[in-house]
Amino acid sequence: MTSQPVAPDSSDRDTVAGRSALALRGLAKRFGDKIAVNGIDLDVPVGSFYGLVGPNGAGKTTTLSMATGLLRPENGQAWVHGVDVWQNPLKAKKLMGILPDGVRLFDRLTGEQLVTYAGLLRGMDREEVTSRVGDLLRALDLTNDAGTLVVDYSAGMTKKIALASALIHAPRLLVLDEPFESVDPVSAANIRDILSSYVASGGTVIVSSHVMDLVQRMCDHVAVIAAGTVLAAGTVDAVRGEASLEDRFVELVGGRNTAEGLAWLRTL
Ligand SMILES: Nc1ncnc2c1ncn2[C@@H]1O[C@H](COP(=O)(O)OP(=O)(O)OP(=O)(O)O)[C@@H](O)[C@H]1O
Repeated sequence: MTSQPVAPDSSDRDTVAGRSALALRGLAKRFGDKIAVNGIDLDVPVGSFYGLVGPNGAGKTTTLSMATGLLRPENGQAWVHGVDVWQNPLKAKKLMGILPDGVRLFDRLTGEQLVTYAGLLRGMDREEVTSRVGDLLRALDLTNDAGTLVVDYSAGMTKKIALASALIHAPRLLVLDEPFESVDPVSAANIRDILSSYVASGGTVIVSSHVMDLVQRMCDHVAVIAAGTVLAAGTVDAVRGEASLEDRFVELVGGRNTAEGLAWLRTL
């Protein structure tokens, strides 16, 4: 590991971590010789719509997995609303709804059964679960497919049913890894509306995405991650300055390649 994460002192924990929906300090992870996440600090304010952007392999999924209790960090700490995710996982997980990347669902259940199961697992009573499942399936345009096995869902439908499962217990923090991937434009607009009103009513959303335009329009905060470190973080306006978020991203991350080496690909 090239940099040692700084352990947060108690005053930090009591102030920043307590005020943030998600606070990360010195989060780090290696896979063999590969440093995937290299000591990340991040503060996601309560009530923010926070975008996490970065090139392929930047460490976004690894960071979010460690932040949400899915992957044990090698170093560092994560707090959700002041609750230490790794010291107090049950309490922290109650506060979160998670849409992991490449999620493995119980896909031999129907969509309706899957979301119902998610609610019951969260300890909700069946009547409330049933009513919320109906609302969620309607909002995500899945009512007609409620009785279809999830294994027979398209990629976009699978994404939406996983999102419904993450929302059923009305978490305070939603962590969504690539929520719009494979989702059609109408469903994406519906999801954006759901997320925006969730944020307007006090919830916090963190989304990772490769679509800069979407992040610029939808999010109020953004962090740019590359090679396992945070290159810039803050309000979208502060990070992008006068430029578009996409231009700023390319400027920060670099790495634009010309197609000069691909002369053989030219057909004219
Ligand atoms: N289970 C694993 N075993 C080995 N290496 C891994 C593992 N998971 C991630 N990595 C490596 O860690 C680095 C960060 O991966 P990660 O999936 O976090 O990136 P990402 O920013 O989410 O990428 P993308 O935008 O392509 O989804 C990559 O170099 C990846 O190859």
